[in-house]
Amino acid sequence: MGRESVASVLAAPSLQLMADEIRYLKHLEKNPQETGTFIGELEKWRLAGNRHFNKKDFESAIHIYKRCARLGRGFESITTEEFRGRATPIVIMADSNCAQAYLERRQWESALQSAEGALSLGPQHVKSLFRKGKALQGLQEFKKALAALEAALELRPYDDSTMAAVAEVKSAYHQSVTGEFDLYNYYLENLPPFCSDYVGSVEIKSTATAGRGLFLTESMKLGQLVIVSNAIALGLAARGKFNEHLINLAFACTRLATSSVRYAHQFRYFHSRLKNQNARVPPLELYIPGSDWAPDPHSKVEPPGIEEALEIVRINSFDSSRIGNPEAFLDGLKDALGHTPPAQVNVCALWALPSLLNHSCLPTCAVSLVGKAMFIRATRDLPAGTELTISYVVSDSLDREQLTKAWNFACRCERCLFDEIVKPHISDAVQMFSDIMSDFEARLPRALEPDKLKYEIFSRLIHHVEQRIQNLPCKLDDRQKGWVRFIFQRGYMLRIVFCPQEVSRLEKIEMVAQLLNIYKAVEAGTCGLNLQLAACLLKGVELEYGRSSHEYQSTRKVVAMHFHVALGEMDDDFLDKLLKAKFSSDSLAPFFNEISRSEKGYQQHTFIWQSRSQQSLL
Ligand SMILES: C[S@@+](CC[C@H](N)C(=O)[O-])C[C@H]1O[C@@H](n2cnc3c(N)ncnc32)[C@H](O)[C@@H]1O
Repeated sequence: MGRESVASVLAAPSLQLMADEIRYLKHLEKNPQETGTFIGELEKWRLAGNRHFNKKDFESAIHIYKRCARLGRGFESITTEEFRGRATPIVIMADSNCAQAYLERRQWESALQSAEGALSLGPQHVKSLFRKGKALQGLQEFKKALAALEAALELRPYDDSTMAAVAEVKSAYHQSVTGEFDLYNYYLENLPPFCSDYVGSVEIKSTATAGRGLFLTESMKLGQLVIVSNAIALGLAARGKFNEHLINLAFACTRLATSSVRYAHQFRYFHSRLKNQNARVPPLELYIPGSDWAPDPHSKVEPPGIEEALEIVRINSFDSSRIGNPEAFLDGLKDALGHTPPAQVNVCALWALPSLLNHSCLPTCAVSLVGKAMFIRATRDLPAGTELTISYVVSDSLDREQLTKAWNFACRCERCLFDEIVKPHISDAVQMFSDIMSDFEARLPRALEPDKLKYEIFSRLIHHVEQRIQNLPCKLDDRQKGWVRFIFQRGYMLRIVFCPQEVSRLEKIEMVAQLLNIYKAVEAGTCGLNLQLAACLLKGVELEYGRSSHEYQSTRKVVAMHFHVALGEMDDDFLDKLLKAKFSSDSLAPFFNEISRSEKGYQQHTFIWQSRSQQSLL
């Protein structure tokens, strides 16, 4: 029988797949006596899929299940009622297991298709109903997910995993409509929880000079949550492979855009230089999973080619330098990949709705990550109508114009206009700073520990900067003074890093408070460093003045503000727990407490500059 045996057809290389299958089915139609063998082989093939599945080789399992289901379906169209009854359960299980393999790989659209394939033959197949529910949960179609899971529960009441899934979906749905996320456990220690997408009171509008942008339709309080958005695609590559993570992300995007109509439409609206710059304003519902957005049946949307996907990724993706918190990025990877990623990876990701946020050097929003969910909060009280902005660049540079060239625009925000006025008056301080830093980079050892000489160098620089600020021809308010100081922020930071033992606690408190104020003037809450400094300051003030003092109470307000912007509203009790768990007094006290510091030595003295986000600043 040569090529016409079912085993050889199932095992044939993919390219010949369809042709072989059709030829075989024709053969079987003419030779119905072989039907028994065929069904036996089909079942064996399904079990082979299970073996791959159990070894967690999901790709091979999917490949085998799919062929098994396709051949079984083809067979159903040519056979008798009796044999159909024997093949159908195999096809249902192949489809259903295929859905599970896709679920393991977090390919929700494909999982949904396979589960629906199984249900088209067996509408009461409980496992397929459950898997359909999980796939819809992954797609954040919570109402539909609940319907599928409740149907499964009706057929198999009190099933533990179905009941758990129903509870999960209900809580995810609650998050998506209310914006209430219970992150307390996560902040204290756990792995990131699942966070639904949430879209607060915003609208998408055209701006005068920056294309489309996101705007508030209601006023917001400092720290209030505006948007939560999950990454839609990730790009990974080994470190040292220049830009390979961006290329991988672009390929992931092209796959994504072919996998679902919603994503295909989102890609059509991404900013890319290859497209018309006056891009149309997308409907907000497009970015709200489960909303009643529907594609226009008359317009066909082509997925982006690789060249355009690369452009989209280059302009719209975020990497850890833009999030300012590499740890959170890695947590997000664990969450998205379902396993711990290799340590040495470059990673970038794409978020759909946040890609409509324009840049400002005085951003109205702070970004933080919980797993792969991006949380966007107001950095200050904002009236309705305010444009939501984030900072695309590390904004202590006076050459921000150079940096934003990568995005093809020059920022004209209040701070950039102000910079132009003060630049000529601080040029000598900038030169002094740049000389010290190149000397520091080239010659001074990079050890970040107390050092009297280096402390004096940075103290002199800061003295010089403060004099320049005093002598400027125009009168500056406190915020503007903060902007000037921010240009030299690494100097202010290094002065703290090198601060020797004999400096008094009060002077140290002063230095940390000043740096925190600088961050507040520019971009409160946008990096973990603010929180480290804030916690450190509070500990110092507590040691110096005691918890019931006026000084402690007013410092606590400032510190709470930084935590609110970065992590959301929290009550006093939770702030205390967080400070204790994550910013423990053991590691913070030595900087301010001379006695314990001299006992413990300098090692611990360097606590605030050991975080990775800090190192990227130095
Ligand atoms: C990530 S997109 C932001 C959304 C974009 N405005 C849109 O219509 O899709 C980045 C692009 O927005 C524009 N853009 C962002 N911030 C801007 C600003 N402050 N001034 C001018 N253009 C800006 C630039 O064209 C930039 O390449």
